[in-house]
Amino acid sequence: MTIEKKGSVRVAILGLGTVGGGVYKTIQNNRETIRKRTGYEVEVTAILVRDLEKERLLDIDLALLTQNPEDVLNGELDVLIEVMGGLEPANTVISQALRSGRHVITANKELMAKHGAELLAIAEEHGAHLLFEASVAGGIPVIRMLQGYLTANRVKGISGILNGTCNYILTEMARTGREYAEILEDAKALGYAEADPTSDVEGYDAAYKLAILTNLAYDAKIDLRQIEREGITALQAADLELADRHGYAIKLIGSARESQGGLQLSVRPRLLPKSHPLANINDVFNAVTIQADVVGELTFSGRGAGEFPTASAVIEDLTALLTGESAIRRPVWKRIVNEGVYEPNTQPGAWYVSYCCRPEAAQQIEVEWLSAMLTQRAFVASREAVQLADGAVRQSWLVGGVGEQEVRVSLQWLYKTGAEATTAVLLPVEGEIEPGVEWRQPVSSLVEETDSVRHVL
Ligand SMILES: NC(=O)C1=CN([C@@H]2O[C@H](COP(=O)(O)OP(=O)(O)OC[C@H]3O[C@@H](n4cnc5c(N)ncnc54)[C@H](OP(=O)(O)O)[C@@H]3O)[C@@H](O)[C@H]2O)C=CC1
Ligand SMILES: N[C@@H](CC=O)C(=O)O
Repeated sequence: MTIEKKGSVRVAILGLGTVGGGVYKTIQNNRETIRKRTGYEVEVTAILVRDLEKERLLDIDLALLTQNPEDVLNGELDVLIEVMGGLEPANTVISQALRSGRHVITANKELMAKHGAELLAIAEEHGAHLLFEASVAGGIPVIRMLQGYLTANRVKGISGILNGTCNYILTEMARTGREYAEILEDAKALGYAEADPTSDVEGYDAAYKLAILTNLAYDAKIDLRQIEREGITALQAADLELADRHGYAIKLIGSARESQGGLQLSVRPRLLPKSHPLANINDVFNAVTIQADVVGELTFSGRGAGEFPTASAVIEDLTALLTGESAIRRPVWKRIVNEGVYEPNTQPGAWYVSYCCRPEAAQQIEVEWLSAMLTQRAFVASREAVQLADGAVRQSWLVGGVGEQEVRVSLQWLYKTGAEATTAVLLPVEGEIEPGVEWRQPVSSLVEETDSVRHVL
């Protein structure tokens, strides 16, 4: 369906929170620019909210607000903007709007990752468009790039920092030494985190975004269970400091790599050499690198969360509909690329391992654990340790030459020796590492003091 009345587009918004507020304000503030560039006056006809009594910190005609989705669907409507989140009622209302031929714009990554294939099929069947630029990487136009530009290229891989909340938290942990739970409160106040921030810090949000990018790039229908997923909650500020001393930054990386006829999909914290382009993407910024067969490597970066970066993506979807509806390629999400679920990687690689123990046990545990690793052909590239404010020692190693499974087995052994099992961390390290530490050398008792953290080794 095309927009009915030339020169005016009637828009309803589901949700008036961080993103909805940004969308409403942008429509008001940039009304003239949008009109000049598209030829359309944008008219907001209804806004769905959960709580009519809530104080709204924006200048708005309260008569537009409703709690009833039927008021929205049965009212004057050309384009529905869904920025309320969650699976229901979003899924039902969007399906109904598409079935009535209305175009829909959504920022809802969970919905797109779980039901995007069905919703896109409904849109196609009813001649409507479903656009979702804001669902991945906030203001970065990466969906447009995959959907509208890279049509002749074959994508070989995608990797990136896809969650603004986690990147903000990791950046602040490294910068200030504060722990993640405290910084998460700041991320919530800044409007970066999801309504349930577990989705951010446990890596679900990044996994939804990775699934959306992968589906677009490969015309695929990824089962979210195929994505190996690990969040940032096991990391301590000491890990960020230790990684820095090894010469690395820790980033939550979403990655889709072609492997053995399928795709290796993962979201997990990784150590990136400081020279790596993604190692220097900080704060709420996201970055996405796409490897394609003709163009090579493309990297995009920008603010990945927050009111206006996300509103920008939503409004750019709206203006795309107003200026070039017929030029928008309809994505097909059908191809099954992997059978079964993720298989753990057994290839030799490079790993960061850290755990906490009491200082008196540190040396013995290190020698015994390294002996166990070395019987499995591992080598040690570097080791660092810090003493924490409570007196415990966090020891860390970069080891190579073994697969992840072997390191995990050695960690099981380690737990039995008295290290605090809940504090062990095992992360992949990007790039090549080489033996650099003579493991038989005893742990030095040298202690450097800096502020509340004392450095051992
Ligand atoms: N925040 C960000 O930086 C980004 C968010 N997104 C996505 O955008 C969407 C919205 O996020 P955000 O703005 O942060 O969320 P908020 O929690 O700030 O806002 C949600 C809004 O939706 C309304 N709402 C929620 N559930 C219902 C319901 N069942 N019925 C009616 N109204 C409802 C709420 O109403 P009320 O005000 O009455 O409570 C509120 O206005 C989510 O899908 C999120 O994943 C995408 C990219 C970035
Ligand atoms: N909670 C998300 C918001 C944007 O998608 C994030 O932090 O990236």
